[in-house]
Amino acid sequence: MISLTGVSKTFQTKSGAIEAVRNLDLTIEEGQIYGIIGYSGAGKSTLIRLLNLLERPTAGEIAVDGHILSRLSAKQLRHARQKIGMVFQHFNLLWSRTVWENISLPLEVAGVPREQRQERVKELLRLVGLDGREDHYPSELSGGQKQRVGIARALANEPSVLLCDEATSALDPRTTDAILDLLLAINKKLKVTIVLITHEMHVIQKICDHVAVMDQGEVVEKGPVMDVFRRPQAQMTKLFVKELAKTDEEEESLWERLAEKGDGVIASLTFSANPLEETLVTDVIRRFPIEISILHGNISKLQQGSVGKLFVRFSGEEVEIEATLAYIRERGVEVEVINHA
Ligand SMILES: Nc1ncnc2c1ncn2[C@@H]1O[C@H](COP(=O)(O)OP(=O)(O)OP(=O)(O)O)[C@@H](O)[C@H]1O
Repeated sequence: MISLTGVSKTFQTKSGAIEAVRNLDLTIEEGQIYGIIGYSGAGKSTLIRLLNLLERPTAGEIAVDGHILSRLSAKQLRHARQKIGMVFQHFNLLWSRTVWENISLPLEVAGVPREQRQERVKELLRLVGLDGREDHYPSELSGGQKQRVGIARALANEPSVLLCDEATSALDPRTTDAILDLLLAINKKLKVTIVLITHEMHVIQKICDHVAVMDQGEVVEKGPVMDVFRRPQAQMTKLFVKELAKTDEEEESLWERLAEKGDGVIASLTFSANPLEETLVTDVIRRFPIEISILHGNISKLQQGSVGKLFVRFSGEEVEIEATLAYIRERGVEVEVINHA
């Protein structure tokens, strides 16, 4: 649905050139919910603006739904953009127009006849859960409702791609979850491909099936969310994963104190919640003459399953511990030795 090949974007400023996006290759398949995560300044906004050519790439090619955007004429580009909806962090609604008028606007621009417009707006209001609010002005709506209007407007022309630019960053956690659920439902129902940018791992965890991690204009890691969570490779990805699994301080200091006492090897085991891995601890105890103490554990629920993490202490002969760790790795569980006590 979307492919970027060798895409770069450099801004010329008074203080020199800024490479906001560097030599980026990315493929997003039809129907995916693809999250792009990075801290402020990583280049996410520039990337999402490149996807509808609000920014022109300095180098490389961007294809959306079979069209190489930079090769389109102005008229063709206008048409292609109607099939790429965009949702904004601060909603970008017209404050002097009602909910109905805001949603209807892109249909008017596209020249949809009045009767069809009426039908479509009604459908969209139902889809985003705003039935009965059509005559309200944006200032009379909550943040979540405003974003529902933003989403309905973005979907008006039945786009094949929906770009979400930090769509939940201005919302409280409960409203964030409601809007993420809505995006998930829209993806399932309309089969629209969703690309979202965010700085919150929670957003990736809750609805994305694929993720790309950006750092200083580059994608440092990408792939299915499950894989990236289980085996984060880049330092930046490890930071994001850690942030998500963060326990409250009291809990953390408890397991750290437990870890300080006693001997043996302390390791973290990262596994997916499947029946094969459920019996791991029992199997290990049966096979090897060692002791296992569980110091701490957490589980992250993802869109396509769950990833669990156990912090354990292995006590016993070093050679037996080595054999145990090898056995656990063979079972497909990620093992990271934290310290030899
Ligand atoms: N129009 C512009 N002119 C000059 N520099 C720009 C422009 N747009 C972005 N940049 C620079 O490009 C880099 C990447 O910015 P971008 O906004 O894409 O990052 P981001 O990851 O979206 O961060 P944020 O979440 O803070 O917006 C930054 O150093 C920024 O200052």
